[in-house]
Amino acid sequence: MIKNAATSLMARLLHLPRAAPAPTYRRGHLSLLLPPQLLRAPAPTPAAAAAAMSTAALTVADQKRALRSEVRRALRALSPEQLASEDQAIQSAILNSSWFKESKSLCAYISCSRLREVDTSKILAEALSPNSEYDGHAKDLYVPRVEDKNRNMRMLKITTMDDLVENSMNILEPSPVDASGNAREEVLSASSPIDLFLLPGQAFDRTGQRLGRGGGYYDTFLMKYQELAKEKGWDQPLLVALSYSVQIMEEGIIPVNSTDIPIDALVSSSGIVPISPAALGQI
Ligand SMILES: Nc1nc2c(c(=O)[nH]1)N(C=O)[C@@H](CNc1ccc(C(=O)N[C@@H](CCC(=O)O)C(=O)O)cc1)CN2
Ligand SMILES: Nc1ncnc2c1ncn2[C@@H]1O[C@H](COP(=O)(O)OP(=O)(O)OP(=O)(O)O)[C@@H](O)[C@H]1O
Repeated sequence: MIKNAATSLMARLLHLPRAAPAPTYRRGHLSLLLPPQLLRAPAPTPAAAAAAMSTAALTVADQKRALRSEVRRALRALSPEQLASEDQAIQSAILNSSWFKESKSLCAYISCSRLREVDTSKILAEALSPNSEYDGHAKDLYVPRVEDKNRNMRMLKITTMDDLVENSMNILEPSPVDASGNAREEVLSASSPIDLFLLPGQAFDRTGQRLGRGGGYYDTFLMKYQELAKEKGWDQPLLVALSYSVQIMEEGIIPVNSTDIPIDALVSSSGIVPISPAALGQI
C-alpha cells in the first residue's frame, strides 16, 4: 500500500501542507468540480462556473497522471520474486473461485510483464483448456484489441494463444481474422452475454474505484457493454480487477470522473474483496 506516497503526492498537487487530510473524491461531488474561490462566491455567473469547471476537470486529469507515475515507480521497485509470488497468489485465488469456475464466457486482458501487470497466463490457459477441471469445457474467451487512439477497443474471441500477435505497444492482441480468414466473433455483436471481466489497471481502492492507463478504452468499452446488456435484458457481468498490493489505495486517493466505471471486486495477494451488492451476492 502506498498511502503515504499517494498522500504526499496529493498534497503536492493540491498545494496543501503535508499534515492536511487527503481530499476525498466522490462521483458528482460539487467540491471536486468547483475550485474553493467559486465555492465561497455566493452566485457565480454561468460563464465563470463553466470556466472554473473546465479548469477543475483538467486538474482531475493531471491528478490521475501524477498518481499513475507514482504507482509506476512503486511497481518498478518490486523484486521479480515479489511480483511472482503475488502473481501466483492472485491467479490461484481466481482459479479456485466458484465465480471463475462457473463462468462460461469471459473477457480478460493478456498481461504484459513490461507494464508490470498482474500475470493472467494461468487463467487464460485454464479458460481455453478443453478439459477444464470444472466442467470439461473451454470457456468463451474474448481479449482486447485496440482499434485507434479514440478509445475504440474491441474484445475478440480467441481459441488458442496462437491467435495472438504483438502490437506496436508490445502487447499481445488477436489478429482481426482467424487462420481461415474469418472475422473473429466480437463481444458487442455476440448473441450471448459475458459473465465475467478480468480487468487491468494502475490503481484501485476498496470502494470500487479503478484508475486505468489513461486511454479510456476500458471505461468506454464497459459503458457500451453495460448498455447492451441492459437493452438485451442480460445480467450485468461481474467486473473483477487484479492488483498488486502497492496498487491498492486508501479510499479518496483515486481521482474520479463521471465516466469511470466502478469495479465489483478486487483480487490481490491478500485475497478477494467483494465490493458491490452483486459481488457480495456471488463471491
Ligand atoms: N494487457 C493490457 N492490454 C490492454 C490494455 C491494458 O491496460 N493492458 N489496455 C487498456 O487500456 C488497452 C491498451 N492500452 C494501453 C495504453 C497504454 C499503454 C502503455 O504502454 N502505457 C505506458 C505509458 C505510455 C505513455 O504514457 O506514453 C505505461 O502505462 O507505462 C499500453 C496499452 C487494450 N489492451
Ligand atoms: N465513456 C466515455 N465517454 C467519453 N469519454 C470517455 C469515456 N470514458 C473515458 N473517457 C475519456 O477518456 C479519457 C481517459 O479517461 P481515464 O483517464 O478515466 O481513463 P482510464 O480509466 O485511465 O483508462 P481505461 O478506462 O482505458 O483503463 C478521459 O479524457 C475521459 O474523459
